[in-house]
Amino acid sequence: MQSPYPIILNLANKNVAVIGGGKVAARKIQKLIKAGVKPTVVSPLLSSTIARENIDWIQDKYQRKYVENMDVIITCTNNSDVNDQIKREATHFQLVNNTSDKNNSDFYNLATLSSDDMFISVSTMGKSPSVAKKMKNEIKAWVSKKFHKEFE
Ligand SMILES: C[C@@]1(CC(=O)O)c2cc3[nH]c(cc4nc(cc5[nH]c(cc(n2)[C@H]1CCC(=O)O)[C@@](C)(CC(=O)O)[C@@H]5CCC(=O)O)C(CC(=O)O)=C4CCC(=O)O)c(CCC(=O)O)c3CC(=O)O
Ligand SMILES: NC(=O)C1=CN([C@@H]2O[C@H](COP(=O)(O)OP(=O)(O)OC[C@H]3O[C@@H](n4cnc5c(N)ncnc54)[C@H](O)[C@@H]3O)[C@@H](O)[C@H]2O)C=CC1
Repeated sequence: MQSPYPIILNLANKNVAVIGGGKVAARKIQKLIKAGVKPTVVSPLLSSTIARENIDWIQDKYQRKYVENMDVIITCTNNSDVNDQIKREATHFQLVNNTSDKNNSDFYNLATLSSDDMFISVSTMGKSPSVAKKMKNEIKAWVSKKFHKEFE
């Protein structure tokens, strides 16, 4: 069976684009900001939960020209045809996370617990994000108690 290659990515000096500005985008953007990234967000609308000062907002629908110099692209529109188009138009050198199609992504996001000296993550290989979240919370309770750890 093919298994994924596990890594921790340092994105601080990379160009990252998020396409779409809704609920899912807000969650991805929050994690990117914590990772030291100022993402470029391409979306006609932006959720009020997204801090404008921490992003570069291109208030428009996706067009290939907006993402040409991006290293990483996260597609979060509510139109799966557009998400597929973004993936299709990406070059071989761009890593794309298509959040609406687990079979058409270069990488997935993980359920995570982080502190200044520990990083724990759970993945269900794209199969069940809600199980990943639940498991993360159970691990959190156990590790917090056993190792007296505080997680964000
Ligand atoms: C494949 C993957 C791709 C990717 O995003 O990279 C993916 C895909 C999809 N998620 C869906 C649903 C939801 N996902 C969440 C939440 C999280 N999703 C995350 C990861 C991943 N989600 C990747 C694989 C993870 C793995 O391998 O286990 C987490 C872990 C990490 C993060 O996003 O930061 C984060 C929990 C963070 C935390 O709190 O710990 C919630 C909300 C909730 O549970 O609170 C809902 C319910 C929404 C609702 O119903 O309201 C749907 C169905 C869409 C639909 O049909 O509507 C798809 C599409 C599909 O399955 O194809
Ligand atoms: N991976 C994950 O964790 C999850 C993924 N999903 C997937 O993510 C998609 C988005 O979900 P939500 O954020 O809840 O939707 P939403 O409706 O809150 O937001 C959609 C956003 O996409 C923007 N948009 C629409 N067309 C666009 C275009 N052509 N170019 C740029 N931006 C465009 C809209 O302006 C809006 O900001 C869902 O369709 C679903 O497939 C849903 C739940 C969880």
